Order: sequence, then C-alpha cells, then structure tokens
Amino acid sequence: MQELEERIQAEGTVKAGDVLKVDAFLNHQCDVRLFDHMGAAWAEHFAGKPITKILTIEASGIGIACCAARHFGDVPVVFAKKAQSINLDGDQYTTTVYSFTKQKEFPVIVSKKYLNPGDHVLLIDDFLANGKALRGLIELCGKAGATVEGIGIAVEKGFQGGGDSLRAEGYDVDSLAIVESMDPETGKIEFRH
Ligand SMILES: O=P(O)(O)OC[C@H]1O[C@H](OP(=O)(O)OP(=O)(O)O)[C@H](O)[C@@H]1O
Ligand SMILES: O=c1[nH]c(=O)c2nc[nH]c2[nH]1
Repeated sequence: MQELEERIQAEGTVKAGDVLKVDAFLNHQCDVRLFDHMGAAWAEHFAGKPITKILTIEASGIGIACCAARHFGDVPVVFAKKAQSINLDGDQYTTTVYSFTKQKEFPVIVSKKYLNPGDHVLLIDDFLANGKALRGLIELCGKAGATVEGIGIAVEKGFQGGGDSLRAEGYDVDSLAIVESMDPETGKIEFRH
C-alpha cells in the first residue's frame, strides 16, 4: 500500500534491535484517515470471505481493527486482553504470548462469550514480526472452534520470518507494507514488492 509505505519512509525511524518506530501515526498517535484506508485495502483483499468477527490483541491492534470493521459490515471487534481483570468473568480461552516490544510473556485472554465455533475470523494487528502474537490468536481461535479466514497486518517486518511461516502453513496474510530490510545506522528502509 503506497500511502502506508510513504508514511513509513517519511515518519518512521529505525531503532536498534530490529525496531521500527512509527508511533507518529500507527501505534501511539493514530491517523484514523490512514486506518480507514487500510481497512478499505483489507476489505478489497478479503472480499468474498464470510467474515463474522475481527479479532485483535491489545493494545495497538484495537484502533486499527475498529476502523477496519466499518469495511466489513460493522462486524464485532474482539480484542484479546493481556492481563487478568475483575472485569473479566466467566469461562475464558487463554494462552501466553511473548511481547516483542515489552520483552516478556503475557497471558492472552478472550472470554468464551465472544469467540464461538460458528465464527469466521479475520485477525488484524499493527505489526507482524516473529508471529508470536498471531500464533496466540490462532491458538485461541482453535480452542473456540472458530475458523481463521485471514490475517490483515499493517506493517510486517519480512526479515523476521513470522509472516512467511504463516503463509507456508496456508494462512492468507495480507500485509500492507512489508519491510525487507532496515538499517539503524543509515535509517534506510526497503520494502518487499
Ligand atoms: O509478530 P510478533 O513478534 O508477535 O510481534 C508483533 C506484536 O508485537 C506488538 O505487540 P506488543 O505486545 O509488543 O505491544 P502493543 O501493546 O503495542 O500491542 C504488536 O502490536 C504485535 O501484536
Ligand atoms: O512499534 C513497533 N515496532 C516494531 O518494530 C515492532 N515489532 C513488533 N511490534 C512492533 N511494534
């Protein structure tokens, strides 16, 4: 998606440790017009799939998933929580996920009320790196008996391999920008096309 690549080139910075910082528009300050265009792009890619629900993971996926839902007939958006809460009641599907940016394991929790065997799920997230977050969401869908119809990602870091492993397993992964390489010394970012 040209618009997203241009924003990354213009406003993204490359940090040590394979971190791309795009918090000016994607995952701290949020450009909802861009999010809306991203939702439209996924709707075009996944047209014809019987999507009944969007599933994401807190925190950064939530805003993007909500904007995307407007392009999928306002299907419900469910976000997996990364902490237990007194506000979480009843039976839950749970697993654990290693967080790339926080560098520790988190529980990942969805109430059984909000993920069901009849659901055809589109997974949405801001970043795909090693694929840990998506593996967690896929596991929760498996536990619920829900079908994963596809995966929509804003920025995939292709060199970390998570997306390619999922594609090799047959998942339809639509990443709107795939970073092939990035250099913290020069700041140069190259995309896969
Ligand atoms: O493919 P992976 O290696 O799993 O990396 C991608 C995940 O990392 C980030 O989450 P993180 O927990 O770092 O932070 P967040 O709270 O900003 O969503 C991002 O939002 C993805 O969910
Ligand atoms: O802002 C972010 N930058 C990254 O490089 C990254 N990788 C996973 N999650 C990420 N979030």
